[in-house]
Amino acid sequence: MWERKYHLALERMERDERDFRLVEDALRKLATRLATLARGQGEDVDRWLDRVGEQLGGTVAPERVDVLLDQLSAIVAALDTRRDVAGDGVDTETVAALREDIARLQGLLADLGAPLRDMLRLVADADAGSDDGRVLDASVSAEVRAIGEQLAAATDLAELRAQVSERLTMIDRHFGEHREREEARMSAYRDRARRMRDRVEELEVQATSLQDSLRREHALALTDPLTGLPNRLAWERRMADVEGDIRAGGRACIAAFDIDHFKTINDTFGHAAGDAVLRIVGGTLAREVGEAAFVARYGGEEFVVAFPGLSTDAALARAQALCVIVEGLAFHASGRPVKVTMSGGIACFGFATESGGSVFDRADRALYAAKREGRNRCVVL
Ligand SMILES: Nc1nc2c(ncn2[C@@H]2O[C@H](COP(=O)(O)OP(=O)(O)OP(=O)(O)O)[C@@H](O)[C@H]2O)c(=O)[nH]1
Repeated sequence: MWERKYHLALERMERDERDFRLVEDALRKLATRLATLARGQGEDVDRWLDRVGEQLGGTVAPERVDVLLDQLSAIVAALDTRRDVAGDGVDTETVAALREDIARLQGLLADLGAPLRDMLRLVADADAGSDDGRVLDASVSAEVRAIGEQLAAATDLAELRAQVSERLTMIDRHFGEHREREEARMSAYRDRARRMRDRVEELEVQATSLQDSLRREHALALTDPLTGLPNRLAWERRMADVEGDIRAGGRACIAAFDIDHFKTINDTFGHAAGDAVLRIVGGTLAREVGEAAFVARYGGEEFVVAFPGLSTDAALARAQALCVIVEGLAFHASGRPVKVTMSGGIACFGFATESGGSVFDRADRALYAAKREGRNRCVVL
């Protein structure tokens, strides 16, 4: 919308410039003055005056203004000659004054040309979208109008030239001020863009740190703080994956381990010693099964291991080996050796749609069977 509006203003100003109606008026005044003085000074002069008169009778095309001024100069030159020959022509002073007026008018045309062109270029470059553009438009239009009025009313070309030059200086100042305001506006825009960019960067940093802390929170929510092993929630999530593998035709077994007589350890050596036992047993299980299986602290002194891809026999063998390793760990508390063993219950997925919970229940029952059977052993169900 602004562009269209500015385009219209530009077209209007171009029309103003092209018309040169005001220059045309000055030209007419000069021609009338010349006709008054020169008519009757010879047929050729009268013919030229008629021709100039005809051209000035209607609207004068801008490109004709120079030609007309040349014609007027030619008439003046002819009058001068006539005076020399006949001695009764127009007097020397009048001819000189006419010559001077023509020269001034030509000078005025030249003066007007360059600033008006510059003005139009600046108008085209000015920001059509701003209110400031509208203010500039109004100021320049007012100055151009004032030039017109002064040209129309002028009788003395020297004074007219001074006034036009003053107006052009005003127009130049309007553009200068407009340019300064535009620069200030652009600098304000740049500042704002920079502030926004800084803010976006700040938000990105905040978002990243928020993501990091969420990731940390998430990891914490799935980790047992005492042993650093995955907790029961993590186990249940892993079970969902294992169930998927089973439905896809895979196989897997679960082993549930429970430290034997753990209450006695706590009661005899203290809770801190019990914690140390939990940490060491948990770490040992994780290290021994490595990447091939998944270990979690299910709760209390109970650990669970998922053995993906193992047959029941292989899982039982792995579970028994783990019990032997734990039994072999050398624990000491208050300078005394502490015997630590664990029992295991093993159960394997029996069919494709069996749930992890159901297999875990069987493993748990097998664990209690192992406890009942004397502990420090593994039972399969
Ligand atoms: N130190 C410590 N003790 C815990 C923790 N969680 C549970 N316990 C203790 O573990 C003990 C478990 O005792 P019980 O369930 O009676 O089992 P147990 O003594 O291991 O006997 P069996 O399982 O039958 O061999 C309880 O005394 C709990 O207080 C823990 O995080 N740290």
